[in-house]
Amino acid sequence: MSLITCESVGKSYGSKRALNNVSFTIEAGAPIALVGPNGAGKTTLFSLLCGYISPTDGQVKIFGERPNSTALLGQIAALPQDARLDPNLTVLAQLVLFAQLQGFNNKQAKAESLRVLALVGLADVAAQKPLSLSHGMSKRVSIAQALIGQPKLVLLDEPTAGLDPANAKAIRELVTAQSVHTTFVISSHNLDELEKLCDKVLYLDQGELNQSVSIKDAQADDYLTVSMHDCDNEQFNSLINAFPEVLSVKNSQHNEFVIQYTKHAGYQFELKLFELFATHQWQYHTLQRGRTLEDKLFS
Ligand SMILES: Nc1ncnc2c1ncn2[C@@H]1O[C@H](COP(=O)(O)OP(=O)(O)OP(=O)(O)O)[C@@H](O)[C@H]1O
Repeated sequence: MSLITCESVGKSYGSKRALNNVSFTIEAGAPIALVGPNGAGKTTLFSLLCGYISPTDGQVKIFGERPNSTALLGQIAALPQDARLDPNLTVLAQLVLFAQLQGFNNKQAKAESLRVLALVGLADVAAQKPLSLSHGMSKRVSIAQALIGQPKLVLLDEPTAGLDPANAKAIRELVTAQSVHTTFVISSHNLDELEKLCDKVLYLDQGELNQSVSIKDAQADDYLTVSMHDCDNEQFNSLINAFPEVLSVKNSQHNEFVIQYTKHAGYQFELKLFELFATHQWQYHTLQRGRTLEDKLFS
């Protein structure tokens, strides 16, 4: 059975249509990205999946159940964008409280809270109150809270927003490790990050599901994305375009080129590229097979 099924889902807030005719199916497995501009309806979709609000039209099912069904108790968790910890309770006390709400007894709740705190690398702050924690640590505690009871589905709204690179990396590693038994749906504006984490991307725009893109799709080998240190862009363009296997070259952004080429050219084409770089003493910064997520969504 599919993990999430949305059929013709719409949501209106009074006269404001936040989601319109959204349909998709998600199977359990690798993390899924939810992308879209501000106001696209991402938080609304998360709220529908969590059962905080009900759709105006259509239906949402999780493992075949309505999101607020008691059959799903403990199976779905969410990190809201504006998650706040209770400033009056220690980190451990509030996690224990949430574990108890999920049905753990006192002893199990404490053990489970310490387990999830260890997962996010914060076992040593159990006795502290939230005001003594940094922003990144608070976010990790909120993620620990979402992992209580090892839910099958975890929705993360902007999990790394405002975090320093080390904290953001720690969260990405945590998501990857937990993906063995938990499916994450991650809303973020950080496309580079989503590209590292996810296989599939749902792109919402003005309340409509505009695209559903597979990051590791079969067509990836038709493109190379190369970022150059320094080269003459015009000369680069014309010399690459002169290769018979090249179908198009696009200067996607400063010093970055997306080269589309015929699939049968294979590795030989890459060797020709390197020879060209050597001849002109051009240094490349990165060479990536396929296109970036940004290019797939916005080109
Ligand atoms: N409670 C509400 N009442 C009225 N309008 C709302 C409400 N919640 C959201 N909206 C509107 O619905 C639309 C979708 O909002 P939503 O918060 O779901 O978008 P979002 O993609 O999460 O945006 P962001 O990236 O800025 O967080 C917006 O136009 C927003 O103003």
